Amino acid sequence: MSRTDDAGAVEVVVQEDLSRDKLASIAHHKSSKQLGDSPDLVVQNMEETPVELIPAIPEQQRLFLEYHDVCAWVSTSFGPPSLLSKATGLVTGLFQKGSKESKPTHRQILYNITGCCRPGEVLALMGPSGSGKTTLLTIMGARAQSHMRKEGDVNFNGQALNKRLKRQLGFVLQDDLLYESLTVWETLYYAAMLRMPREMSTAEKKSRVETVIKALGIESTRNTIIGGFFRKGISGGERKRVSIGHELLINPAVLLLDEPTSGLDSTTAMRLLTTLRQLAQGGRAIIPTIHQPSSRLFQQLDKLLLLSKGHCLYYGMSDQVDTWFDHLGYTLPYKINIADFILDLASADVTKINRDGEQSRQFLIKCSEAYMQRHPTNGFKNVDPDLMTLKDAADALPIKASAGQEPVLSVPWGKTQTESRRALEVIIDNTGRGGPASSRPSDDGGFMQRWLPFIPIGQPKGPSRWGAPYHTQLRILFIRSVRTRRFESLSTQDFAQFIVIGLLAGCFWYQRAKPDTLSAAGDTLGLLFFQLMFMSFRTLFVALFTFPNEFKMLLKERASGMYRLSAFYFARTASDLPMDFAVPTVFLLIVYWMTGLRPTAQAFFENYFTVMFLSLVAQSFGLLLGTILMNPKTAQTIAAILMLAFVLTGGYFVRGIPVWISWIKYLSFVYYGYGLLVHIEFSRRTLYSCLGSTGGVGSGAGLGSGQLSVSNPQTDPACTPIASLQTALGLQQDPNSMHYQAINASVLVAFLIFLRFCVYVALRKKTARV
Ligand SMILES: Nc1ncnc2c1ncn2[C@@H]1O[C@H](COP(=O)(O)OP(=O)(O)OP(=O)(O)O)[C@@H](O)[C@H]1O
Repeated sequence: MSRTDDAGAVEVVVQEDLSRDKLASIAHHKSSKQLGDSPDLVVQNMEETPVELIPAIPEQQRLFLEYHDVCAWVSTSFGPPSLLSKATGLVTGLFQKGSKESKPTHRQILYNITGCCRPGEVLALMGPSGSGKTTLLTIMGARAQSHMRKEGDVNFNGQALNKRLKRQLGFVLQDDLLYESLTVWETLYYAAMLRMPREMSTAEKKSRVETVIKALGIESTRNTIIGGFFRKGISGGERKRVSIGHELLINPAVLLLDEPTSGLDSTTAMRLLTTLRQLAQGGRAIIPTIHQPSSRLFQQLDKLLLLSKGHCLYYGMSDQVDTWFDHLGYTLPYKINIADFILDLASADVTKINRDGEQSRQFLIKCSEAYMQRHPTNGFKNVDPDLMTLKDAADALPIKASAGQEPVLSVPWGKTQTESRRALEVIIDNTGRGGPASSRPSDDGGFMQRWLPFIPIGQPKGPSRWGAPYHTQLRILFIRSVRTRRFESLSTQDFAQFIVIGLLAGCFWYQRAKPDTLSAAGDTLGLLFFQLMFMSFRTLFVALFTFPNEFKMLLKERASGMYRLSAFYFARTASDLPMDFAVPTVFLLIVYWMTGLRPTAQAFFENYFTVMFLSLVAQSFGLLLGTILMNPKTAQTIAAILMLAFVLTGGYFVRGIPVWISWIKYLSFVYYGYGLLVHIEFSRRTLYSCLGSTGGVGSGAGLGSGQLSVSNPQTDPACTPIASLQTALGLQQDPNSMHYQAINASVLVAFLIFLRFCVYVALRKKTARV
């Protein structure tokens, strides 16, 4: 009898009454394993996950993934290539000019990797750290870094990956990129609404979400937030499952997963891989990279591609890998896990009498690459005469001395296709077999012949490239964006910060803006400038982080064709509005009424909307800097310099700026904003200069220094009305001039539109490789 407990833990079940035959059939099932020599013990690895709830891929939509001669190079210099290094690279090819010994500018990290994955198969990419698994996977999924040099073909049913095919491809990244503040259900629901075909109703999409949640066994966490470093949420294994679920929503025909089992305990990893196995049985091609599988996990794989420093060390059926190495003279030692052994081989840690570890590795690479010339699609299935002949041929070739050497067959960038082949053909020729790949009969089991008629090549009309229509994308992204910030913007700290600063300002300027005296007006100018500065600075510096924080997510989602960039952009920036207006409103209300600014509804609303509008302009500056630099630290430094320049030229601190530099003020939104606020507060208002006040023409800071208590300056004989407000207050613009105000308002609107447009263009450029 077999059982699994509620938590789904592994349970060893004693099968007392079962015959050996029955046990053999249980053990045959890939999700169970007989324990050692005892026929009575069977580890029931998995509770049956109801993956079959997810519809199988219809035969016409299954995808056969092939990759041929995939090579990749990375720059040996730090970071992506500069324009200069690109230009130099063009001129000199691979080598820099000038140095005595030419220095390679690129390092090859993948060498002519060839193979395929059929629907229904699990092809694992294995290899030691740095062997090129992730690179190969990202090339298969068209997600490789843009500055990486690549060669070779990756085909899906014979077609290169296009945007439509991309929608049938699921890609699970190594670090699960999910919104930390969303719950599991929200995460999957928004993804479903954006990714699933528009022809499906919302109810159907919700039902798919439920199915995926059930299939992946994460029902108990459906209302738990994903969580992150600061806020605990679901566990690592559950996160991984949510990431896979995110991709399963679209029921992909090909699922690529980067290290899906890393960081998981062996039971959870096993359970996950069993789920993948079951998914493969539904007609999907599944390609995970796996670091260090346990022997049980290894048994779940159909095919294996073993990489060693970018070379193929083995490609073929996973259960034949020990046979392969055995025939090449590297027999699996007794009681050693096969996965550990082959990783040791790939890491050049296995020595033989006549070869050290590195020589062994090179020998095995030669054999594998020679064999692959003959069997590029299937790789190794079972022992054939070729293998022994190739082995003898490879044995006869000279092998470079020991460890630390450049890998054998390392061919500089641009020469692989010819020279690497030539090196291999030496072996092929020696065996008297082989020939160009194209002239060889296909060994894909006739798959292509069978399925090619169904492949939708050149079909005039198909489903839309985007799952959801534009307005739905906008709506869902808007709601999601608001939800993802629910812990940030409406947090108690934010409210507290605005309330405390508002109260402080209210106390400092308490009813100071009320009197119509010159000295009070001086203080009021300071208050208006403070109001403007506080709001603008805050929004600008917060905005620096907006796109850099979400950039990885944006790249990931755009790569899977979830939505249009413009939909994301509009929704994301619009979602800031309610948040950015709600909290500061409290601040403005407190400050306005405590300080005694002009007590009319019109003045209040004008002041309110001007400050808010200025915040939006400042925010646009922040968004632009953040998007262009994508590095909040650098952006902060530049923003501080810019803001300082804008503030100093804004018209409050420095009045007599030298002409040669005074043009900066025309770039400063602070200058126009300050002009508007002063107009709102002082236009058509008579101010009085009262005896005893030291206020007068001069700096804004000095205006309020001489305080004279005057109850009513209009009737007080010590007070005389001011003829020119502009002169008396030392303003750069006449607050009574409607002409200036029209210019201020128009320039600010133009600033906003222009900056927002620039942000969009910058964002598009940054995500252009998607
Ligand atoms: N952008 C890059 N710049 C420089 N080197 C790179 C870059 N990307 C990959 N590499 C190098 O390419 C090699 C293969 O990297 P890759 O990430 O594919 O290995 P991996 O097998 O997935 O390793 P791991 O299992 O540790 O994730 C490594 O030596 C790595 O340092």
